[in-house]
Amino acid sequence: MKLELQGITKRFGALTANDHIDLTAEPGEIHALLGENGAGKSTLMNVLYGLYQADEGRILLDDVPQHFAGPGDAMNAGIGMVHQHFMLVPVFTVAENVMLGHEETTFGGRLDLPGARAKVREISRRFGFDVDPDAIVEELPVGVQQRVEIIKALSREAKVLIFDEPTAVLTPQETDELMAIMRQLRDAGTAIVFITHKLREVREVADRITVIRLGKVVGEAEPTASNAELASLMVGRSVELTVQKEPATPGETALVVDGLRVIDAIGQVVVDDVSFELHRGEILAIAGVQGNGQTELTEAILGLQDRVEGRILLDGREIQGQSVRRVLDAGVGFVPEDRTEDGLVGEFTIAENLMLDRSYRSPFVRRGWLKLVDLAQFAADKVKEFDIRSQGITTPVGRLSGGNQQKVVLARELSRDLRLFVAAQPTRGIDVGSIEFVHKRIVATRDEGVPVIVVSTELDEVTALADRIAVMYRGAIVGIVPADTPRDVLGLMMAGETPDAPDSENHQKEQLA
Ligand SMILES: Nc1ncnc2c1ncn2[C@@H]1O[C@H](COP(=O)(O)OP(=O)(O)OP(=O)(O)O)[C@@H](O)[C@H]1O
Repeated sequence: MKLELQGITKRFGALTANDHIDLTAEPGEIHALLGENGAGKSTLMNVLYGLYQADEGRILLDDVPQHFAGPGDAMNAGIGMVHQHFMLVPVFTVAENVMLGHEETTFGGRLDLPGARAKVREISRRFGFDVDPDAIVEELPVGVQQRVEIIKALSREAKVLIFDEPTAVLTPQETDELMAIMRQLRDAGTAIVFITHKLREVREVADRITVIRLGKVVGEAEPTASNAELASLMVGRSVELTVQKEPATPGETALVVDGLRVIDAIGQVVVDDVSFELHRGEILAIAGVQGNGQTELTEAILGLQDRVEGRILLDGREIQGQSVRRVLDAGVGFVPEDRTEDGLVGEFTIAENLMLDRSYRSPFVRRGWLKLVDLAQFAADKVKEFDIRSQGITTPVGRLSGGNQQKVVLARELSRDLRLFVAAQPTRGIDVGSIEFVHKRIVATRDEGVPVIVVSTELDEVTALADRIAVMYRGAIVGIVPADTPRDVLGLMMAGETPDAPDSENHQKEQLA
């Protein structure tokens, strides 16, 4: 089915998020939509999916104008959306999730679960998905959960599929698998609109590329375009895609993590005997496939984990067992992996979010009164410095685009007196221009003598920023290696192999397990 958007305009108050946008996706085509943070990509897709009503313009499917009052209409017309945050019910099985909202009953009036199961199996077989209809969704890896979303869309005969930043939460291997799935869907005649910030992915699968900026289409590009060309078309200037940094000059030891173990709510050891030292003026990047204990490690440092054994010393003082408040007051800056859950309060304004971690020590509070003028000035400065696109500092953060929300977290955490900076997936969801800026800021923070831990599932980011790389696998550190370690070695380590001796203790432990 051919999709055509004609002159779509969507305004939020004084802001025109989409300004007469034209876009088509033919059957059997992957059309990539690129644009900087806040360019209007998600808004356009939400219009297409019936979540927002356009102020002007038309949506046509096979040349027939459509009107979608809600996602139900869009789905019935053959449009499917694969979200970044999955819309599945975690405790339901795959088949139950697939039938949810589209329940069919058998002749006797019962829910047709066998029918849903058969459908999952059939679609799974057709596309080689390998998804068990009876698996509980929350027990599946993220990449497989995403396939369930795709199956759900396909089970409703979707002919147009929208993928909105689908790889943001995937491992590199899951990303490769998704790319293969997208190609298969295309070859089967689906029209695909693909939104991503990762230029490599665009060049790998896109048949056509459209770039939008400030709500308007600014150009088309060929998939053969270089990363540099695509980047400059997106942000309107040339972008340094590699991080320029001098070799580190590490100072004294700042952080000591010694025999750290973290035990989760169901008694599993999720961080297993982790020890390392971090010096001032040094970036330790922690690489690993998502879910190998990195999140819990950073949370343990922050005081966000309850069952922690071992020791964590910052500048010689024990910080484990301390409250988060105390750890923050000790000068720890923290960028959490999940900005909406742990980094921001959506209903609060940009300015309020920028002072969230400052509480009673806040420079914006005097004798219990908030110094609004000072806060407003601070917020205005940060919005400018970090290029946070919004309608003003009193905009609720929940109304910002994903990338701009991430910049609010970064602006807040990088604007304090830091003795340690811990950043988990610092550039998730942000555009190439902003990645350049954030990477520079992280290196500058290091150069001021602050010890930095960066957790990233993106190997490009790890190798770009790291002075040393620690690789985590199943809760343990497999090895700490120099920054110039080849990617294939890092890849093996991420699968649990120790760098020099594959037959090491770790490997044997894994085999015994
Ligand atoms: N519900 C809303 N109310 C007010 N403004 C909104 C709303 N949703 C989006 N906006 C604004 O519209 C603009 C476009 O946002 P959109 O989310 O479409 O950007 P995007 O291109 O998807 O960005 P990103 O790459 O950061 O996800 C932004 O300035 C955003 O703040």
